[in-house]
Amino acid sequence: MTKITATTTIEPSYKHYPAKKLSIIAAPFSGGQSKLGVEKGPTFMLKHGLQHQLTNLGWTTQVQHPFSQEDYSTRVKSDTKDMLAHIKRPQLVGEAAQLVYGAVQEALSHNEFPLTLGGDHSIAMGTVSATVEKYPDVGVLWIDAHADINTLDSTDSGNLHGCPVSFLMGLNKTGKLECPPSLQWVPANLKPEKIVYIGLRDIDATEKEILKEQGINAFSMYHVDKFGINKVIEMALMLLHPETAGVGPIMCSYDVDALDPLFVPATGTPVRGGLTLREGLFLVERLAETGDLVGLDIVEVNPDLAAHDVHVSDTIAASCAIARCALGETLL
Ligand SMILES: NC(=[NH2+])NCCC[C@H](N)C(=O)O
Ligand SMILES: [Mn+2]
Ligand SMILES: [Mn+2]
Repeated sequence: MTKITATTTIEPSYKHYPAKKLSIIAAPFSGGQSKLGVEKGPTFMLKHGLQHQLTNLGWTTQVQHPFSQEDYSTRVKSDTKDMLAHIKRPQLVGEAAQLVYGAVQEALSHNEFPLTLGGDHSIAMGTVSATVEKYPDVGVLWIDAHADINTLDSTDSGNLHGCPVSFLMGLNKTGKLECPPSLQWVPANLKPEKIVYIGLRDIDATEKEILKEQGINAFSMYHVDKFGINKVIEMALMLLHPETAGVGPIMCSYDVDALDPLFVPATGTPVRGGLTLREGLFLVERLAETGDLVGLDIVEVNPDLAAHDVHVSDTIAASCAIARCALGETLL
């Protein structure tokens, strides 16, 4: 046992990125759901000073723009024919996620840590698949109130931000609705044992079946309450890397609606009873401590859905804090 003193603190490290180069990938896309404004997430986080904050943590940073904010918001508003049965905007979602995929591949090819700022969660089809390509044994931690594993056949809403995991796992290749050409590029390289959820509390009945069928490990808010967030994260790491006692590359796809709407009110599908701000930050502090974090998404920040300015600043401050804690900020 190392002696604990009042000043004992964690030591974040990044063994896969010894040069501490960071690529901030802006993914201002809203077409995976129906509420405009989520494309403003990256701009607001950057305006809050995120790049400077991460530079202060010792990273050499650059911002990538695989597409512009206007690009897709204009097309999302005007393109009403982009439908497959009741599935909304498969063409735009496929295109945007593929551009994000390319940007993450590019960052990883230069050994830059990819930090992707959404936009809605459909862009994770690109971030996760590019990361699995580079790190085949990576474990994905999906932090979310939702499971986002609906298939084309099972989705009620037709919103593709509720479906990225099913595409990542290749579950739309055999369904009734045929996978549209725009989404056929998704490599489907994520195995069910290589994803673990934390924070779930609003899961469709169809999704529950898929989770069971696929044998996917999920920690809902019940588990967080029962075991505490520390135990939950340790169990999650063990499940993702069982052969090496929890050690191995980790990617984190962080939907800010995992946090309670008290802390993150400006998001498209808020659900009460979520993680406290400290639980949500502890999660990523712990990942920083493993030395094994290889990529991070922060998604579903929608500044337009705030009732007043304090809602906006609370949401943006929490979202930027997630990035900082994952990338080396410590309390002491
Ligand atoms: N990324 C999110 N916030 N997803 C919410 C998904 C909600 C619901 N399960 C759906 O399929 O539409
Ligand atoms: Mn969610
Ligand atoms: Mn999500």
